[in-house]
Amino acid sequence: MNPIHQNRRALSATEIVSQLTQLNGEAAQGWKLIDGSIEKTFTFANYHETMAFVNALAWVAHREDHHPDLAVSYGKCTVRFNTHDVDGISASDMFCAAAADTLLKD
Ligand SMILES: C[C@H](O)[C@H](O)[C@H]1CNC2=NC(N)=NC(=O)C2=N1
Repeated sequence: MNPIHQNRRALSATEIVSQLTQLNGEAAQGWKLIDGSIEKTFTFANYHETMAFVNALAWVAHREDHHPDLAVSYGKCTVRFNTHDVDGISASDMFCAAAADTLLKD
């Protein structure tokens, strides 16, 4: 497991805002803090591509022992991360959000 997932602590609101800004970079539709989770909606051309992403993300989640909530439809997947132990957002959520983005890099 990635060492970032040990000794987790809740990030402050300021830390969350600055880390999301860093994570999103130039992306128009990036990760947002919504109802205590960080969330991003990924869109795809069809069901096959959506499910390929879902399965790749599930693989990463298993490897990292950090699992997103997923809302899946034909061409869309909304991904939400939070950290149960700290009832908030931790570095683990930011790490896995970045890993989700990386799956879609050329
Ligand atoms: C025991 C196990 O490591 C924990 O319950 C993990 C599993 N996956 C998890 N996934 C997410 N998203 N948040 C957690 O706090 C979390 N905790």
